[in-house]
Order: sequence, then C-alpha cells, then structure tokens
Amino acid sequence: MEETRLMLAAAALNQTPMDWAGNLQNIHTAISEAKQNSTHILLLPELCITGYGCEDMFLSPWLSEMAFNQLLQIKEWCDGITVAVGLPVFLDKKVYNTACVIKHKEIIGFTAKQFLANDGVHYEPRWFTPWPAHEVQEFEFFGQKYKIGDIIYEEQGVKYAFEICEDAWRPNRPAERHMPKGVQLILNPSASHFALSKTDVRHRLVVEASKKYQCAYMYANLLGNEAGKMIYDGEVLVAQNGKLIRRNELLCFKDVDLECAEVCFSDKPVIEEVIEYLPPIDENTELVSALSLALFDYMRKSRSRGFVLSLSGGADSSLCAVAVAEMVRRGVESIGMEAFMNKALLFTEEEKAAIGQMPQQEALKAMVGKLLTCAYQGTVNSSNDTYTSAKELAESIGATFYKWTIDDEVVGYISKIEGALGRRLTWEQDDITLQNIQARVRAPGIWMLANIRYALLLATSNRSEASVGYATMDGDTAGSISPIAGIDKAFIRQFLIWAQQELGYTGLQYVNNLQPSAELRPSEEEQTDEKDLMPYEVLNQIERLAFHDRYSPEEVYDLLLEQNIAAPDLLKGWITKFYSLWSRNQWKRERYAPAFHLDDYNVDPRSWLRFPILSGGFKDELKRVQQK
Ligand SMILES: Nc1ncnc2c1ncn2[C@@H]1O[C@H](COP(=O)(O)OP(=O)(O)OC[C@H]2O[C@@H]([n+]3cccc(C(=O)O)c3)[C@H](O)[C@@H]2O)[C@@H](O)[C@H]1O
Ligand SMILES: Nc1ncnc2c1ncn2[C@@H]1O[C@H](COP(=O)(O)OP(=O)(O)OP(=O)(O)O)[C@@H](O)[C@H]1O
Ligand SMILES: NC(=O)CC[C@H](N)C(=O)O
Repeated sequence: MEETRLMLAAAALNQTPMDWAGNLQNIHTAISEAKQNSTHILLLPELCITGYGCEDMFLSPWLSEMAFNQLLQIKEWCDGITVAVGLPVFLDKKVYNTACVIKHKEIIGFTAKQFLANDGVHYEPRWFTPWPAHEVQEFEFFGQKYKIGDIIYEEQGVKYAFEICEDAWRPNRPAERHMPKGVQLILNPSASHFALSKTDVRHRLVVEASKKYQCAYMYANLLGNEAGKMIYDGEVLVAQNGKLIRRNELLCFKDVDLECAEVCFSDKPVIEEVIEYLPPIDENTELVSALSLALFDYMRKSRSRGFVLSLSGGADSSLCAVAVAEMVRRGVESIGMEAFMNKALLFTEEEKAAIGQMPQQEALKAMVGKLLTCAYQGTVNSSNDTYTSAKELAESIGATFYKWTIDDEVVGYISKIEGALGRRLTWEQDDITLQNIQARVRAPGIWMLANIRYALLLATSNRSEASVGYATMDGDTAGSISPIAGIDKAFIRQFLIWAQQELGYTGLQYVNNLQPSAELRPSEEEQTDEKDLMPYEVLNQIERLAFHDRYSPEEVYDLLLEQNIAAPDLLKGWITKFYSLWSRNQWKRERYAPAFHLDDYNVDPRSWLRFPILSGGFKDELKRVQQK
C-alpha cells in the first residue's frame, strides 16, 4: 500500500479590512510557526490579505493591486513550505475571490470561488463574479503569467484542491467533481460568520465531506470581530475519511491560532463507519465568548479607551456590564494578563506594573475598573430595587460606578414646553412624551462621560425591543455600539440566571429577581415591558416565524394557535400589535448603533434583514388575521 505523510497546518487569523501591515504581520507569524513545525501545506482563511469585510472597496481595482503587492511579499517568506492565502483578483473588469497557492516561494496558481455567499449577512455577488466549474485560464500581472480557476494541485504525489467557504455549502460543491479525479485533500479557506450553534453545522460539513469524498479535509476560518458587526470564531478543523483529527478552541483572543496535524495519505483509505458528532452546544458559553471577543476587538480596532454604560440594574444593561467583565476574564485566560493589557492599548506602564502585582481576582477587578464606567441615572420613577441591582453588580465586577438623578433636567424640559404650549403636560394626555423625555435626558450626561474617556458608549437595546421600537430614539438608543441588539430578551433573561450560577456573577442576583421595566411611568402604575407589549416569549416566537421562517401574518397566527399559545382574541391582538409596531419602527432600526450578529438571524437592516421604511404596514394581512 502506497503511503505519504504530510504535515498539514491551518491558522485562524484575526484580520482587519485594509490593515495591510497588521494582516501581513499575522500571516508572517502563521508562516513562521508552520515552518517551525515542518509543515508541508499551510492553509490561511478566505481573503485574509485584504480582510473579508472590505465591502464596496472590493470594487476598486487598486485594492486588488495592493493585495497582489502584499502577496509578492508573502511569497518571499515561503521557502520550504506551501502556503494557501486568500485575496481578491481583478481580471477583465471583474473581481474574483481567490485562494493563491505559493510553493517554495513561487506562485503556482489561484483557485477562484465558484459559489458566492448571498444569504443572511452575506452580499458577495455585489462584488465578486463566480468562477465557472472546470475552467482554468491564464492571466498576466506585472509581466508574469499565472494560472487561475478550477485547479488541482499536487504535493508529494497527493492531489489537493479547494472549496472556498460557501463552495462547501452547496449540493453540487466542487468536491463532487474533485473526488473522481483522485483528489485526496480538500482545503477550505473560510470567512464563516459566528452564529449560535453554527459550529455544529460546520463540523458536520467538514467531517461528512471527508467521509463522502474519502479524503482529508482542512478548514480555516477567520477569527474575531473583523469589521465591526460579524464575528468569526477562528475554527480550525482537520478531518479525514469521516474522522475528526483536529479542532481548536474557538473564539480565542490571539491574533494567530495555528493547528498542525500529520496526515497519512494512502491509496486504500480506511473509512470511518460511524461519524462522531459534537456534543450539544452550550449556547450560553458560546454567546459570552463571542460577545466578549467582539467587544475587545471593536475597542482596540476603533482605538477607543474602554466602555461607558448607563446601568439601570435591569437585564439589558446588566448583560452589557457582564460582557465587559467577561471580556477581561476571558481575555486574560486566553492570552495572559500582560498580553491582554498590552493589546487593550489603554493601560499605562505604571498601571500594568501595579496590576501585575495584584492577586488574580483583584487584578481582574482593577482592569474592569479601568475599562468600564457605569452610571445609574435615577428619576422619581426609579425604584430602590434597580439602584441596588446596578450598584451591587458594578461593585461586584469592579466597574467604576457613579450615581446621579436627572429629575431637574426632566422638570426643566417639561416646564419649558408647558410654558411654550401654555398648558400642563399630564400622564393622561402625554404619556409617551413624558416617558421619552426621561430616556432622552439620560443621553447627554452619559455621552459626556464617554467623550471625556474617549470610550465607547454601549447602547443596551436587545432584538425584541428593536423589533417593536420599544426604545426612545436619541434616548436609550444613544450609543456607539449596540452589542446585544442581535439577541432576544427571553434568551437574555435565561442567560443572566446562568451567568449568576455558572460564571459566579453573584451581583446578578438582584436583576434576576426583577421584572423587566422601563421605570418611566409613575411607580404606582407598576409599568412592565410585558404589560406594555406582550410576553417576550411570544414576541420572540412571532418575530422568528415572521422573519426567520418567513411566514405570513395569517400563517403565524395559525401556527401559534396550534401551539395553544393563548386564546384566539388575545393572540390576534399580540400579532396585530407586533406587525404594526414592526412596520412603524423600521426607521429606528435604521438608526441603531452598529450591532453584532450573534444569533442565526438579526433585524439589522444593514446586515441580515431589509425592510422598507415606509410600507402598507401589513394592514390587509392583519385584517385577515382579525377575521379568522
Ligand atoms: N417612519 C418614520 N420615520 C421617521 N420618524 C418617524 C417615523 N414614524 C414615526 N416617527 C417619529 O418617531 C417619533 C417617536 O419615536 P420615539 O420618540 O422614539 O418614541 P415612540 O416610539 O413613540 O415611543 C417609545 C416607546 O419606547 C418605550 N421605551 C422608551 C424608553 C425606554 C424603554 C425601556 O424599555 O426602557 C421603553 C416607551 O414606553 C414607548 O412605548 C415621533 O416623533 C415620530 O415623528
Ligand atoms: N435608572 C437608570 N439609570 C441608568 N440608566 C438607565 C436607567 N433606566 C434606564 N436606563 C438606560 O436605559 C436602558 C433601557 O432601559 P430598559 O428598561 O430597556 O433596559 P434595562 O433596564 O437594562 O432592562 P429591563 O428592560 O430588563 O429593565 C437601560 O439599559 C439603561 O441603559
Ligand atoms: N464566506 C462565505 O462564503 C460564508 C458563507 C457560508 N455559508 C458560511 O456562513 O459559513
């Protein structure tokens, strides 16, 4: 039996669009590490020279030219190794998304992506042209000729070829055609966005392909918050003949995460009978890992100095606070305290030295104190419960905490407008106005703190609120980023209980005993979100059926009725309220601060879900629901 052993390596890279020097540095590190491990073939992620998220810049020919120049530098580092590196190639006024193979300092070909990602958060056909199957062409660049297309390569007699990310997600994927041609190794450079539980799908895709096509399959994803909204988990997978050989720790804080595996290729492969799948995914751990890495990358890549948060003691702002504390804890765990503080870019030498001397828990708190500033901004409608919740949580994680009231400012605005109108504003007549002014008056002070500290102001809106516009524009929506706008409120509430119990955030015990409330009406009215809206579980179900599963309002009604969610009239009322508020508030979703994509869908019009700002508001459709 013929056998060949190859040392394979794949690296996850934390890249940034058009950060030429930073991206090149990471690629250099990966190549050096791979060489130290006597690697034959190193795989790097999709479009890692430019970054995957360059958006419309891909349409500018100079970007591809710049990328090519980087490639020529990378080529020189590839003595004694084969490296696959991703970049756009501009050819005949079209742009191709390619993986370039450099072997021993020579470019031996470019494989171009055949299936472009065009769903959910992906808009690739806007920039790239798909490459036709089977076709290989030659092109000239700076006087040199290169091959581009559907190429099969060879390393020590082992044939290998590519599937570039989405290529692997389609039924007539390239591997179908490669197998009969004797390809024994598939390389998949990816930019596969993070979504809860998605790693399971990816794992299946890779391991099942390795069984079906009787090959080795190597996969490398991008890592971190690359361009602001999408997060990459940096997954590296190596599988062969239905068996997983290597899988790395996801969502780490490193710039480069390299995995090596020696793989034996034989002309008589032994195929695994039963594939071993991943155990059930713990979505709470996944969420906090993704959120904390996303915050860290956003902060350092935007060169901001920490975060500021209006901390109400309610669920949403508490989750934002915990996410920053976890950013510190997980970051230190992943790369060590010194590296974390260096990467964070805001600790002075004295602070680093002092924190370095402290016991671990004290040091973590000191770092949170530097990175997170919170303020409780009470009104006459605020309760002691929420104040205690905010204060205890901030203290328990070490955040800098201020407290003030905003009643003077609220009263000032109200009396000014009363003077202008010549009448009193009352709760009976001016309910929403009197609520919104409180939320708005909280914005300037907290923005001031953010400005003073050159920090990012965290907006706390969640996806459920965003769906129905249950937030005040220029009030509680004010902020630089909306880290949790992709997560629904029901998930957030169960997450906080889990974080108290499993992560030890004892400061969450207060919020976990509170009903979500805006605390904007007089306290005797006992305002709660769910009284104003509907149960969050129901809101979430309607939203998912309507926009993730794409059912009509009538179908949503029928499906929920079947599940005995509520009596027919109550359900009709909730569905009508949901769609009316949804339509009326598209303009608000257009104005949210940048939000992370975390769940399998989101309602952000600039990423997952587009909807007209002005529309018929589902009037006819809702009439039909009412008539049922
Ligand atoms: N298509 C469109 N394009 C642009 N603007 C549009 C518009 N439709 C209405 N508008 C404008 O929208 C404005 C109303 O929006 P906005 O002022 O935000 O207020 P609005 O959406 O009317 O009310 C805010 C809601 O959020 C709730 N809230 C507020 C704050 C915090 C919390 C909490 O959970 O803590 C909850 C509050 O109870 C209330 O139900 C109007 O002045 C109108 O001109
Ligand atoms: N008393 C307060 N002090 C500081 N910030 C506040 C206060 N009340 C509201 N806010 C700000 O307004 C945001 C919106 O309030 P909202 O009620 O939607 O969220 P929450 O209070 O965090 O959670 P919950 O809805 O579970 O009470 C808060 O997250 C917070 O940033
Ligand atoms: N870059 C891509 O082609 C990504 C698309 C692919 N379906 C994924 O989500 O992983």
